[in-house]
Amino acid sequence: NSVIPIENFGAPGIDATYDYVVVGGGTSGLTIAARLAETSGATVAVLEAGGLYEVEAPLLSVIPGLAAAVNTGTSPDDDSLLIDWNFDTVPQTGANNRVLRYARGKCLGGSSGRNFMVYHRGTKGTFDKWAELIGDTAWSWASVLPFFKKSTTLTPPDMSKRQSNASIFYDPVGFDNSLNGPLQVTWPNHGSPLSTYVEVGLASIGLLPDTDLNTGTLNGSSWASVTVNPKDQSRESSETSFLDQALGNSKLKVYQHAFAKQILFSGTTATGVKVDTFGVGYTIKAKKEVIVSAGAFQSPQLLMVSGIGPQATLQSKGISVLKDLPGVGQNLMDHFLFGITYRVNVVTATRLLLDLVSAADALTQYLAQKGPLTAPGFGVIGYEKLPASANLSNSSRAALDAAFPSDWPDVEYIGIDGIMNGWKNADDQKVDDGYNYGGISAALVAPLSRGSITINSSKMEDPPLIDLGYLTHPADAEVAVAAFKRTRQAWAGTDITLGDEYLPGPAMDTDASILEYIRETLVPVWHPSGTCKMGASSDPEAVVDSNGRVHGVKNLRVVDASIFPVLPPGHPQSACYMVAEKIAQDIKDGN
Ligand SMILES: Cc1cc2nc3c(=O)[nH]c(=O)nc-3n(C[C@H](O)[C@H](O)[C@H](O)COP(=O)(O)OP(=O)(O)OC[C@H]3O[C@@H](n4cnc5c(N)ncnc54)[C@H](O)[C@@H]3O)c2cc1C
Repeated sequence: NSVIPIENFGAPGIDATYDYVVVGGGTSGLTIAARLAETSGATVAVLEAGGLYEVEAPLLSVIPGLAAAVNTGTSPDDDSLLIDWNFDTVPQTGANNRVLRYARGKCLGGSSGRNFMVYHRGTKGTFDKWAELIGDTAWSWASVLPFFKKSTTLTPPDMSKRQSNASIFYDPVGFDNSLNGPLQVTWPNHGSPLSTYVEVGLASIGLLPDTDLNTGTLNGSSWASVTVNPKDQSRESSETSFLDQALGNSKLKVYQHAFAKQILFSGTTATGVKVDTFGVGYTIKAKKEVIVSAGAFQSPQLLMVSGIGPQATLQSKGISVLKDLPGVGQNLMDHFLFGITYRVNVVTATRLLLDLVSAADALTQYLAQKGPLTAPGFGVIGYEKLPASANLSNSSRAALDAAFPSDWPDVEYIGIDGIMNGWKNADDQKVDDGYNYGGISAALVAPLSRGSITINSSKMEDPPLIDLGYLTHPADAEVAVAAFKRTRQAWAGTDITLGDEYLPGPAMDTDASILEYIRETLVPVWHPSGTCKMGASSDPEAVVDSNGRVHGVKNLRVVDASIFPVLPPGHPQSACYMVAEKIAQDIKDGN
């Protein structure tokens, strides 16, 4: 896609009125907008602050193998892409007071235009817990599975193009292609050689290979399915799927570079949105509803600058309070990872960055839809609840067991074709000594720490203050150290290492030094959620009800990762699509 056709073009600078106004054309926003526009008679406007990633960052966004190459570093000066908001966190107490650069998509597709494309689902217990917490069985696994299926189409792996030792097991029952779900899910035409050995290493510590990650269990390892278009091995996003399918339907208008500044109200009823495009202000009115899908940082920010949020915070910034909702911006949940690096005797992606011949070869292969650039950095991922031998203290185990159901893993392991050293920017990977490097990383997928976002001023133009809260709960610190040791054991189960552990090195062997290393090198996995959490009105922290409607006001919903009451273990884009599918159906059903 390189242009929005005239019949779908929202004209910036001109006031207009639609039935539904969706703020944020990201993962969830384009999904719900496209589905609502299917409803006969309903007109829908999408207001997106960015443009088309295919135009503003063509190669770096579209080719899966280049997704991580630019602007995903943690260093605050790692900002070269137009399609990113380039947010920085406040100093992170759990990460040695580092300020972390935090990637977020600013384009049609939102963070689905920036992400690493892993697609899988949480466990049955995840969604049953979600339903239990909000007191509504409509969000149980059995109830949400049809919406996961409705959003996707699965294409089996092309084993004629993948290496023969990178075969894939999956259970097709997780998908229903008769529904013609817009989002393409498949596997890349390349299996990282490193990952084939990571699978063996993980098996040596008890993670069974060849498990399925889309049917409600996460226990064992698998080649991750990805949102890549099987026809040409290009990135699949909400823009190439849901928006693309809706193009031609003139009920849907897409405003690009349309920055939403404030939600407008008549009394407590949302009536529209104040917008700015390159300094020109205008108003887009909603006859039926305003739907905020600006992501886990900016959805709560937009609510706050519009008068909905913790009363004291709003008053301190001179904002008149429309509805005191203390939970806005609270309950921020996220995942982070860290890892161990070795020199290895297989070719990894670290070669591509240094060696022009390898890079040119990879590009030639990509043109034939093969080779390392078809894979978005990841190959094999695995999940486990830490075994008793990990020696978690009774208090930490009890805290985890009280918060998470029995099928919810504690840790995710990821084979990474690169060097794990705090991921400051792509230059971290350029160690020019002739060796190939590989990492096995661990991510906490049952974190008990919570962060928050708040506002710096009454203006959307001022970035929100983001506190991820990583490693502020003592159990998380213990789990992180245990996961690090399990990662060391997994490496020992492979036979591809050359020499001693490269980073952090065998000398780092006390719990205290390991924890210090983790604090110094942890990297976000970019899964922020929960900042406008779903729950009953009796829950003082709840912001939206189980249909996404904001408590205490009318004609206003939030639909994106911010409304998750739990952050599913693993990778959340599948749940963002599911949530938008489900609430679109709620709206069509009159709920
Ligand atoms: C680098 C990276 C790697 C990731 N890897 C994976 C992965 O491999 N697998 C996975 O499952 N998940 C991954 N994720 C996470 C996943 O992509 C997100 O959870 C998901 O896309 C969030 O969707 P959303 O709808 O909540 O928000 P978004 O998709 O971020 O959409 C929000 C949209 O709102 C727009 N917006 C914000 N403010 C305004 C405003 N004021 N006016 C107008 N528009 C506005 C933004 O520009 C954006 O388009 C990754 C994320 C990143 C950043």
